[in-house]
Amino acid sequence: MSSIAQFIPGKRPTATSSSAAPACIETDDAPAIAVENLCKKYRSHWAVDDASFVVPKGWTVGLLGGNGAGKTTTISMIMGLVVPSFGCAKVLGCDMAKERHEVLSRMNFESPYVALPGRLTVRQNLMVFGRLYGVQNLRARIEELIEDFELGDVLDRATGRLSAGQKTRVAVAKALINDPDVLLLDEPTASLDPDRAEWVRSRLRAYQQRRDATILLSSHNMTEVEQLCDFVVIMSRGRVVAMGRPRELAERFKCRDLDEVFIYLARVA
Ligand SMILES: Nc1ncnc2c1ncn2[C@@H]1O[C@H](COP(=O)(O)OP(=O)(O)OP(=O)(O)O)[C@@H](O)[C@H]1O
Repeated sequence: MSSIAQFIPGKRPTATSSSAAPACIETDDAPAIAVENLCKKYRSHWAVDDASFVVPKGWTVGLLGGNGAGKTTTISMIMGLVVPSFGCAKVLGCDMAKERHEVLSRMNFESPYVALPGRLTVRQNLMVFGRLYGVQNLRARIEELIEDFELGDVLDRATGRLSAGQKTRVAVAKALINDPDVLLLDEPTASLDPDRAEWVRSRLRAYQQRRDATILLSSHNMTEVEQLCDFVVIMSRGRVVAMGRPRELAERFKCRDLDEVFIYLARVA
């Protein structure tokens, strides 16, 4: 089984946080995200069971798997919202269960399971999150996002009253408000029509290229994954069952495309 680790050169420590005993150690060539033997147990059920993978800086990696495979739980632990039972998830060298405050300003996320405050208007939400992330020139940044995501029509409406697709667009705009180095996206186009989904993908691609950002995204849309992702990690029942570049995986499992790989692994893994 190939691993993303094979694409990563040796680590060279170059920068640390300012204290004498730094909490986070970020290295030049270290991955943006490192998931190490990550486990999450809910009662007697292992939602995530010894998952390990890395996401190199500047890569877009897809986290795939059937319903209940453990993708959202994994992303939630990488965000520092869920505490692992064992193992750890590191972002830019910081253990997210213990040191997430060190790195939160450099990352952001979009998840359908974390709703924006529904009573606030779209503009108010962008202002609140922009301030939370300490964004400089916030008004100008919000204007850029309004233009990029065509939010002018919904700007002064309560976020909770928007359609699912409109909420998704606002959530993706919010996820970019602080120009994050690391972006976590949980099914970012799930509620969008095909035209809007393609449109959001083009914006994510443009953002990734402009910032050389690192993106980890979960999706059930294999065409989307093939278009956006350099590499994919496939989970089943909490475990990582395959990793590779989309084309390599198709060849390895003698499938025509990632859709077929997904279906094959869902049945045998
Ligand atoms: N808070 C929780 N309490 C108990 N069980 C949970 C909790 N969150 C998730 N689970 C269970 O953990 C497993 C993994 O769930 P998770 O949401 O991570 O899967 P997923 O891959 O994101 O699925 P989907 O594609 O359907 O969104 C599932 O069996 C789910 O029922």
